[in-house]
Amino acid sequence: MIKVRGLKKSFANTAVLRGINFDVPDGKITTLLGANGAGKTTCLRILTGLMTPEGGTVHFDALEIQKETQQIRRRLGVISDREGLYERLTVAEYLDIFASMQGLGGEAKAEALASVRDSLGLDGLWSRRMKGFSQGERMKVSLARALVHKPHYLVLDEPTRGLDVLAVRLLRKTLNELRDQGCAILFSSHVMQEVEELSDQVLVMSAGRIVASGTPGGLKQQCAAASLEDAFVEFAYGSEARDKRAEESPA
Ligand SMILES: Nc1ncnc2c1ncn2[C@@H]1O[C@H](COP(=O)(O)OP(=O)(O)OP(=O)(O)O)[C@@H](O)[C@H]1O
Repeated sequence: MIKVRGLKKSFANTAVLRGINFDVPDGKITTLLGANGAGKTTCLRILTGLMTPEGGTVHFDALEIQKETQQIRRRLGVISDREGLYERLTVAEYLDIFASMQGLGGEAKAEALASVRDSLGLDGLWSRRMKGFSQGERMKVSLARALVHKPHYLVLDEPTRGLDVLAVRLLRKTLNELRDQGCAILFSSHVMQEVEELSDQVLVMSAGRIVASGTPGGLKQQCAAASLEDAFVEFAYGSEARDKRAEESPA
């Protein structure tokens, strides 16, 4: 389980995260939804130890990300908003290096590499150098890198960005399998259909806070919305408008 408590972060005196609290349970897929600029990437970067918060804590079971970063990374797969791929390497060489950095060797490494190649359909890319890769091809490699060490926790920032229909299907299948194996999975997305199909729990972020959470069906019920998109718009933008009104005319 990943536990997030009281996360705060500002940029240039503007509060982006204003006390974020949520859990990402084992064996479940949790999705973070929010408008552009709501603070999702900032939140995910703090979770994965890429950024330091001004307040709050993130625990991966008993370990805290700010204190035990390396230990946690052994069990954590990440896709961040800024992917740096080594363009001179082939996919096979690149993933081999990452697998070694995660402590894999010998048969275990060969098995792990074959497993991501097959599960993500990377055969055609395997021996190609990454220079000139399309956005979707780069995302596939990033996904393989995130999964190669069979992590228990997954934190993925918009993992379907740039992927074609087949690749999205493969990703969906992979995430469902990892959920069934007990992994704790958190991803952000703007695509309502995939959120609805994949999520056990949805968190709606607006103006630096989690303003709603629940199953996709539960969120729709909470505001009597016909679709998850309608519920999201109500929670994300409705609460922003209400906050603004309250600030302008305090009771
Ligand atoms: N390093 C930074 N310096 C200054 N401002 C930043 C920095 N990083 C993020 N911000 C600002 O913080 C806010 C939240 O950004 P963030 O990238 O977390 O949003 P997001 O919810 O991921 O958005 P999107 O859906 O567009 O990817 C934005 O207004 C952004 O401009």
